[in-house]
Amino acid sequence: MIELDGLTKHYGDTVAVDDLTFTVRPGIVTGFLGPNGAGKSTTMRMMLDLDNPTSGTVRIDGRHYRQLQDPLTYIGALLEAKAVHGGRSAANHLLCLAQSNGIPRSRVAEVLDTVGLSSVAKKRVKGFSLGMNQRLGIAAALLGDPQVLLFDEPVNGLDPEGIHWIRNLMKNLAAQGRTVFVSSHLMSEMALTADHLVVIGQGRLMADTSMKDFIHQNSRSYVRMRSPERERLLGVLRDAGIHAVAVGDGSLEIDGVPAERLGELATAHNLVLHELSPQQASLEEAFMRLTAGSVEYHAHDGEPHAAPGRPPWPSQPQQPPQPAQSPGPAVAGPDTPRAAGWGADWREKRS
Ligand SMILES: Nc1ncnc2c1ncn2[C@@H]1O[C@H](COP(=O)(O)OP(=O)(O)OP(=O)(O)O)[C@@H](O)[C@H]1O
Repeated sequence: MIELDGLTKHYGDTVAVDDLTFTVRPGIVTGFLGPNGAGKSTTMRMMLDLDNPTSGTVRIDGRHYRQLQDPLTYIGALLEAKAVHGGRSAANHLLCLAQSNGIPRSRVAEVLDTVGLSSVAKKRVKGFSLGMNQRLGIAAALLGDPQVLLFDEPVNGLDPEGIHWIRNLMKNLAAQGRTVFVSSHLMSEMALTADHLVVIGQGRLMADTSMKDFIHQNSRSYVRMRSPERERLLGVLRDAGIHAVAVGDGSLEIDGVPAERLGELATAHNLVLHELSPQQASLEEAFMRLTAGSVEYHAHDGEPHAAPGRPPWPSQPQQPPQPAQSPGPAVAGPDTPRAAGWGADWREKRS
């Protein structure tokens, strides 16, 4: 796992990361969200010892990055896909990394195959598209078969097939019991991939919670009802002490009452329903609502801000759920056997 304790980074007067304390757990995909300039990349760089914290610590499986022998075999990362020597071939780039980390050269062909770059293994990287560079960066992250993986905007530049592939890859890595920490601005993608979310704004922790709880706590959920007998339905609801709001398209919106109860009530009064549907806001809406007060860079058009009448974002970070509440089928318990992932053979031989 990755443990941050009071992690802080100042660049002159700028507080990029402000006293972050959270733990990224194995067995689930943890999404890392925040508006532009919130401090996500700085946090990830400090996890990899590429930047020194002003104060606080980061530990990978209990140790500081610089205490790890052959660090690529403990933690793999994709931070900046273009940070590759353009004159090298894809295979040579990976070979250099492998040789400096005690990883056998046979892994190079394996990870190139995993990311779908075998056919261009000998091509110079400077001719690669952004999507190919992303895949190469992911290959480098997987090279040492690490238990901890960091991905900063991994779907950047990938086509729909590539996005689908990386989503499944991350879920599979987590299902094998690995720790997967991923940042992305693509909310729809994050909603499909992450089980747990860490949200920061202006360097500070704003939420550390399951995806389900995050959406639930930061958005409105209600039930939509439509009936050809709308006035009678309104009367039945009123008599039951239920407040319904009639909206323009002829439907009713009801907060705080389960759909089951509303359906039973309608049946008891022989009311025909054309719709009875629980509505849940998207991750994007919940994210915009939570971070509205911490967006650093506002565009003139479509400026994100809290909708009128909505509560301001909380000043206290939401509490992480207890481990038992961790979502998703991919949660690995302490006794979960290490899955035979890529490179399992050589790792076994090595140990
Ligand atoms: N090397 C640096 N020198 C000075 N300021 C920096 C440096 N790196 C980051 N910052 C500042 O720290 C803050 C956090 O930046 P960071 O890149 O970590 O945010 P981010 O959440 O990754 O943003 P984005 O989503 O736009 O990538 C910003 O105000 C940024 O300008």
